[in-house]
Amino acid sequence: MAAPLRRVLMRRAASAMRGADAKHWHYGPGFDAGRAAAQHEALAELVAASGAEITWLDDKEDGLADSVFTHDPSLVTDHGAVILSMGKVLREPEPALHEAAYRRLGIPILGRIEAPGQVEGGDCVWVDRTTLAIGRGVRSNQAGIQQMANLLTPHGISVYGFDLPLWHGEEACLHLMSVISPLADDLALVHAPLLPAPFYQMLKTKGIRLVEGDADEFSASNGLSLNVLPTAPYEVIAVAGFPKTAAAMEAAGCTVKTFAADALCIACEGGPTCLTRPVLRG
Ligand SMILES: NC(=O)NCCC[C@H](N)C(=O)O
Repeated sequence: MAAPLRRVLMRRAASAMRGADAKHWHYGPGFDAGRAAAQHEALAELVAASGAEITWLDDKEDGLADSVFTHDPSLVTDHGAVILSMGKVLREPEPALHEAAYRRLGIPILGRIEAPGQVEGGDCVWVDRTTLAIGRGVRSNQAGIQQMANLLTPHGISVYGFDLPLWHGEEACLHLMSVISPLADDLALVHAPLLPAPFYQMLKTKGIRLVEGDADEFSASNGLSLNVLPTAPYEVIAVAGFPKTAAAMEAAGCTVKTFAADALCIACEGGPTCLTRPVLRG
């Protein structure tokens, strides 16, 4: 998940979030569509500067504000894309946008998660090339995890489900990727108190070194201090304003680039990882 980022799907906040009602989407009081759009542009510039090619999803004012969080409606494997099934009802139309993009790009579709199964991309963590961890919580359920295992096991990939806590409740967004961000093949930024214990043990067994994000910054940011996007091993994009977490990553050898994201990420519960769907790394 940290190999050099070559191609990524994004969707413009300027159109998708225009006129969004914060209450309806469970966004915080800091949400401001105009500022969110500008902050999203700044993220896109950092992503492009890293050398990754951005493929923009079909850009319409369709009122799907959360569709900017392109990490969640699909997952890309070495064997094709998996079209996912959303746990948040308001996001149900989004996987179709991703499917259309994959068809346009000529990327094969390996399969899909079907209701009542649910899996969101933010719950999926590649621990290594043949091990996929999925957080079982309010966004991804056992039926979805089983469907994912049925799709991937024939390709030699083991799929493991790990229980997540309820934390801030079922309306809020807590994904497995809310408590871990890979930084390199053998290095990850974590908020250990919310990591499923068996997942923590798996990471240790696999020899993955863990960098602890600052706990106060995690609480103050609603978890967004931890949501960092690796554009290459040891090179990450993070939300500005969390110097202790940035220093912990730098002490582990990382270069950290930041962008202001109060109106986009802190308010809307999704960081730079959530705003990008990697299609090609390596
Ligand atoms: N992968 C992620 O953590 N995505 C964040 C999604 C935020 C969005 N407002 C949601 O509730 O689904």
